[in-house]
Amino acid sequence: MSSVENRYWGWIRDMFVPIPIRDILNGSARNAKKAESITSEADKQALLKQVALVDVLDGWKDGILTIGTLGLDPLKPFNQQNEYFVLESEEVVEDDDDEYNHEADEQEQYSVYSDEDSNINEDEEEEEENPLIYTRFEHNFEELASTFDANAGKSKEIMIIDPMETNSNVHENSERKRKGERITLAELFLADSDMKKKTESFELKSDSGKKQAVRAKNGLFFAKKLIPHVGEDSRPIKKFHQLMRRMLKRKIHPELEEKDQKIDNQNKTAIMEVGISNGNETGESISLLPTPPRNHQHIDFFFTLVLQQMASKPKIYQFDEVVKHKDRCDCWLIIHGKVYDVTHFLDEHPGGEEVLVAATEKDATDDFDDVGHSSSAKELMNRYYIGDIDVKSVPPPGKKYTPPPINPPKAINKYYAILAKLLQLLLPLLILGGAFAVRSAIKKD
Ligand code: HEM
Repeated sequence: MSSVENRYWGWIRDMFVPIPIRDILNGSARNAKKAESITSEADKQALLKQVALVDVLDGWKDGILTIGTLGLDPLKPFNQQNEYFVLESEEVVEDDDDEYNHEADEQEQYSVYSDEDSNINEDEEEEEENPLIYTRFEHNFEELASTFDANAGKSKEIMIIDPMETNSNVHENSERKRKGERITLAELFLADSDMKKKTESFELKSDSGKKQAVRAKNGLFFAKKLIPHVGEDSRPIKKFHQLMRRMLKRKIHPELEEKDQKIDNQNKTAIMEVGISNGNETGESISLLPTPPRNHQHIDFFFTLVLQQMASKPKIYQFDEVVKHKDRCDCWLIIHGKVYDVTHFLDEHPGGEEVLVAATEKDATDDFDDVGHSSSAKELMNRYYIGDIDVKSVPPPGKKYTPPPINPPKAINKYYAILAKLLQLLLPLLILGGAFAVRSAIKKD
């Protein structure tokens, strides 16, 4: 046993074994070293009797001490402790939990990855290799790979998961593990979430020709370990795991939502996808604001066309309306059948504002042409164009336009007439009453 294994074995023993038993175990561990060379059961019993630990070490079988939760065999070489690595083949693992399978089927429509996830037995997931194992034992990638090769021929369901060493950082990580450094929680989450992408490039083929992918199961793996399992009934935890997985998929892989939308005949929320082609095969997409369904898009397109038509059609003004804008604060001109609002151009007009105000209340075409405006002046006119004039409403040239008289409405006329008659009747009475009031006041004095 190497010095590192010795150190961790001592650590485990100190944590889980009471002091009196620990003292005994110290002796047993020393004897266990000797037991490496003892192969027969009789020799082992003799050894136990020698240290009087037959009853105490009832769980000690074949060198495996099952005290505590780790069940670690300190006497086995590390590369034979395959129990701590779990093979996840691509075979479908049937779950006896029908409800869970049903929900797993639901997930298939969301994700191409869900094919993998939905086929994973939850119980298997709970047996996933704990990344912290790497911090307890020194090893490197080559050792693990050789272990796999040795096991492949035996078609054992044991394989190596080492997601953090499937990229270019393999040497760096191996160095750290060899030194027994701690791996931070952030690194574990990072490696775990990035597992899918990295492990795609790391696939091993067994001797039987069956392709087996070396990968972790999903990005929730380490987070799940943080949730305490309550006895055997882990159903709520399974639900929570499923919920988390779906949330992550929808957040991280919005294109899966788009796939779902196609399945539902484009009735669900559309995903506006901005493809980011980074040169890799694994293209990413970013979900922006949800766009309305396709049928709504047709309606939007229709309204856009209507608005364009409206925008291209100029407003037609009547002459009566245009002539109302005739002063410096509100100045409209009629030139060549078009209406211009030059209110904000008055100060800039090279010919002065007076000539423009004087050109209101009529067709100013002749006045404009008489000056001989340049082409740049005519281009400038487009800034102030607001619509066309109804030529029929324009009085013929030579005939001065006279605005219609401003008469009050008939209803108001009637009201004024009645009020005037009342005043005519009441006024003498009011004067008379006032005179009597003054007279009585004088008498009192
Ligand atoms: C939207 C309408 C108008 C615009 C954009 C406009 C623009 C201009 C511009 C840019 C000039 C500088 C010379 C040139 O480039 O031709 C100018 C000069 C002048 N404009 Fe107008 N103008 C307008 C309407 C009128 C009207 C209705 C009259 C009416 C009599 C008028 C009278 C003059 C005069 C007298 C000059 C000075 C010409 C000179 O000094 O050589 N303009 N105008």
